[in-house]
Amino acid sequence: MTHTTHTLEELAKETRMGGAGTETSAREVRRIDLTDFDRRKEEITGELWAAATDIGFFQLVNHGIGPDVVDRAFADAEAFFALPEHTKARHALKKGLNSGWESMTQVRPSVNTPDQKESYQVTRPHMDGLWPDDALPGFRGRVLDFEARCRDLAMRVLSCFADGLGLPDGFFTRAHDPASPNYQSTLRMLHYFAVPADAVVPANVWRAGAHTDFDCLTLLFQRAGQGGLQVCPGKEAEAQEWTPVEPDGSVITCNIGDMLMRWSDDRLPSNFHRVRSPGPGDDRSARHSIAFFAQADRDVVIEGPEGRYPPITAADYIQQRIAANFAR
Ligand SMILES: O=C(O)CCC(=O)C(=O)O
Ligand SMILES: [Fe+2]
Repeated sequence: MTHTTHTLEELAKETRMGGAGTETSAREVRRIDLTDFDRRKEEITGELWAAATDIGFFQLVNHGIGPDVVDRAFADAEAFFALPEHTKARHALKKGLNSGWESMTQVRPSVNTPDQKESYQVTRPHMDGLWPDDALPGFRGRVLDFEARCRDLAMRVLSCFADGLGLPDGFFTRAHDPASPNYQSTLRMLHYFAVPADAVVPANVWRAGAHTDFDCLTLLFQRAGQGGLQVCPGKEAEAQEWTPVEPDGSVITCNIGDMLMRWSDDRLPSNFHRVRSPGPGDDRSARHSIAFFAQADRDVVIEGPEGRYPPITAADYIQQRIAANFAR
């Protein structure tokens, strides 16, 4: 068996995921309580592993990032997006580096239309010229602090997966080193545009088209009442049955990305998800979310314990996916 075309296979699969499909709430998105993490790590690892391999998406509760900190991060994100277009344009996306602001440029291979959103990416080593220091004093420091908290939490969760995979202590923490110039984990603030009351949204226009994430692990913060996220576990991919993830400001929704799927020799599956546009009876106001993507440092070689796929650097891996996902 050869897997040299792995990434291309993923893309081919993605192009088949653009249809409306059907909706089911038969599946639960499990909640994992991180209280007393160090003492309960083995038990938590069992729960995380079961949720990750069963449904793929899971939610963290009592995760240690307080509501005031999360509210502050959303307030900062909203303040950034409220800046005039020409100010945001001064901090435009450095595409290959996943840093800076973009609007309507992400085109998922599943749907071929731009996501109806703007986003601001923070990837530590590449932020020169991208901070709105004049317009938003204090923004830089708070956002970097939030990024660090997200990373610490992601490393805790990944350390459980390392245990499950039989990898050494600290394995993923060493692979995501914020002091390294090769660091490429990203904090992403998202603003999905309000939809005018009289607008009819075409079926192929999504807030975020169906996709899997490129990374190892995603932490997603949502706001209560701002729904639309739907997931489709691998098992249902052919049937295209989508389950809504109800937003709850106190939990962090997590999913495995393609990088960890490959790194685990497919034992930990990534999952398709999407954000649908508001339908006729839905709230049409703007939607905000914040995602942290744990992506191994550029120079780290992704190679599973069983060697199922050829080794590839994390830089090459992410590059292939960015190239397929952005219009310009
Ligand atoms: O905004 C959301 O709820 C999901 C965002 C997402 O899936 C992504 O940016 O990869
Ligand atoms: Fe995603």
